Amino acid sequence: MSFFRIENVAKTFGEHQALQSFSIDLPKGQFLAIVGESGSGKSTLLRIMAGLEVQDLGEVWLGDLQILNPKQKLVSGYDQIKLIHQDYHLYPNSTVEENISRPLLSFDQSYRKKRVESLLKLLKLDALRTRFPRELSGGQQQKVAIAKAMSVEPDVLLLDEPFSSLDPIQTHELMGELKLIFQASGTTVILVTHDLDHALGLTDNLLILKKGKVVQKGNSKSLCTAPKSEYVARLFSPINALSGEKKSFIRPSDVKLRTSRGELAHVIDSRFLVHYNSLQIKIKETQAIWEADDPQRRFQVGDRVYVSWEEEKILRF
Ligand SMILES: Nc1ncnc2c1ncn2[C@@H]1O[C@H](COP(=O)(O)OP(=O)(O)OP(=O)(O)O)[C@@H](O)[C@H]1O
Repeated sequence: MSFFRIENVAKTFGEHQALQSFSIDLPKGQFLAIVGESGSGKSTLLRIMAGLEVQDLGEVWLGDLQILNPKQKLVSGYDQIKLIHQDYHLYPNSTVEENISRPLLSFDQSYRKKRVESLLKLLKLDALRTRFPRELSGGQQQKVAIAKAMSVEPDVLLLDEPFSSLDPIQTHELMGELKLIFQASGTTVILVTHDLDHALGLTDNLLILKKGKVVQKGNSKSLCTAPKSEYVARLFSPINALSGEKKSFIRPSDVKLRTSRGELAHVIDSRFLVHYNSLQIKIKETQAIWEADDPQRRFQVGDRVYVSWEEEKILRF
């Protein structure tokens, strides 16, 4: 059932169209990741969703409540929709506990105390409650920002590149924790990121944005196996252009490497990755450089390989 609705939202900055007729309709408790390259309009969209930016056209609705923009509403923003910024926006001179408690100043003290305690526990921040933001790692600061936003029990949480300043280990840990927290709280969450892996770590429900326009929606399997454009295909992995066929590509994981039969190529580079070696190969006939996965780690730089692929694995646009 419809819960959070964005209807035909458009926004231009001067001559530049940042968003073009953007619409979505999310049921309660759903987690959507919006993925797009830098400048595709992700942050602008989140700000409009939160009632913090004036759109040129379109409306935002949370159930029966129309989300008004700063031109229409004296104090911009809503407790029901909380935006968590890339740079956390914590109060630097307040402790972790105070940061989480501040949005609750208008609530009575016993509720405030109970809510803060439950968030400290939920986000495993108990031991850090007396620290100041400058005494925390990036991952810990991000968790405080999320706890602060969740303190007023918002219906919708908007996350703007939540892992952008974290290292891969922190990112992996935080993703695991957040997934469970959001599932348990039943909050509707929209994450925006340029990194597909960050999106996939949290949800399978994807929307791809390019130059302010939705280019494809769906789950990861459908987007990976049947991308509608090169842009969507390249979010999942590099793709190799087939010679002789316009706009036809094969993924490195779909390139078969053998010691006979196929197109002759030479291995010119090899990188060790966790699950396979990533090879660069030069196709003899066309001199094209391709990428190919070697899961059995059979081939070395300088080796001759014969490449082939299955017809149904070809991506055509
Ligand atoms: N206040 C502004 N004034 C002028 N142009 C703006 C403003 N805010 C955003 N833009 C432009 O609108 C486009 C979309 O910007 P936005 O920040 O929404 O993209 P993004 O996808 O979030 O990018 P990033 O991933 O780099 O944060 C960009 O071309 C940007 O330069």
